[in-house]
Amino acid sequence: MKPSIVVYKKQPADLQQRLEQHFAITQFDDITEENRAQVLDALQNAEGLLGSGGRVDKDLLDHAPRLRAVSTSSVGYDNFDVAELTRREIPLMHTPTALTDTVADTVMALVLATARRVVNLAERVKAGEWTENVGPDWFSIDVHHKTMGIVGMGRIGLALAQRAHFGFDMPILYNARSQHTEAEERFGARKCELDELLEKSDFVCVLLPMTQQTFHLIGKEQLAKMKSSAVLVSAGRGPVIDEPALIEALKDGTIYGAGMDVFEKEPLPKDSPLLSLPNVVALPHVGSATHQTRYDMAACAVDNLIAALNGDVKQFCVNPEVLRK
Ligand SMILES: NC(=O)C1=CN([C@@H]2O[C@H](COP(=O)(O)OP(=O)(O)OC[C@H]3O[C@@H](n4cnc5c(N)ncnc54)[C@H](OP(=O)(O)O)[C@@H]3O)[C@@H](O)[C@H]2O)C=CC1
Ligand SMILES: O=CC(=O)O
Repeated sequence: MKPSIVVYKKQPADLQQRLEQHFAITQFDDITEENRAQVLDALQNAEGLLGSGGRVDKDLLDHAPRLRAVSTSSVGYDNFDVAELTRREIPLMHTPTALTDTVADTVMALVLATARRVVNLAERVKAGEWTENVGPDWFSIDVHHKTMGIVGMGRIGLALAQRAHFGFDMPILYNARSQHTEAEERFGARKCELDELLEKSDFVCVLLPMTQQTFHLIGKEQLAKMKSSAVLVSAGRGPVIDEPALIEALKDGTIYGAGMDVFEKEPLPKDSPLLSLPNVVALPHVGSATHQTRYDMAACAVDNLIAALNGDVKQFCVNPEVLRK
């Protein structure tokens, strides 16, 4: 008999077929408050769980006594209770390499769009405001040769450093827990304390995972250290930035602007003050959302689940200590 799995994300047709060759599938589009009872019911029998986005907590795991592997179609895993999975000796698999370049492209797009006011100016053109040669009211700030500050020099940080160095000839400062020699040797990046990075960077790109240590790492005090001409780009996880503090900093000119792909609450509420600020470019958490990359992530997640349920994990395990037991 094929092992039973619960899938809570719609799969491309060929990947769905691949899953069906290996498993008996109970399919959901997501895990929501509305369907949680049905998901919990399906989990009673499930040996595998595949999806992304929904919260996988202790209560959910308590309803999955036969679960042997979990696979997420994302690199971030802050919505999973990793400690609880590890205690139960369940490997959690993720998709770290498939999306790196696409997310770095998105971050660079936010840098350019915010600095050069691409969205704001395009909206003014569409509104019929371009009636004569433009003056300073339409001007923006340069990106090339300015200092790029990267908070979180992981896979995406490194890919951003590559773009900033070769594409825009930018000096690069970075902050991370460890030293990243590849970024230093290939892209001339220099490691520094967060305060120095905030004070000296023209663009502060925050690419951190959401953890207890990173929650609200960038708040009022940190924003006050930034140049008034600087741009903050947030593309790691929303709660890393204290959003009310950022809104104040954007309103009172503490910083020039913000490019954001992630928010404290997603989807961003319609009444968020961020939506009415002309110096904000807001994207709907689409860092990795190209057709190709989302397919590659889904394929990686399917491969990961098959490998994990076959006891054949070679890479991409968040809690590899469970494999050694
Ligand atoms: N907007 C989007 O659509 C997407 C967002 N993401 C988010 O981006 C995050 C980063 O992805 P990725 O680059 O692949 O991850 P990595 O794990 O490769 O990089 C994370 C980086 O964060 C650093 N870091 C972690 N905690 C701290 C801390 N307390 N202080 C300073 N630095 C810290 C790490 O430092 P060190 O190297 O020293 O360990 C590392 O450099 C993901 O966790 C996810 O949340 C990812 C994909 C898409
Ligand atoms: O936010 C997206 C991810 O893959 O993590």
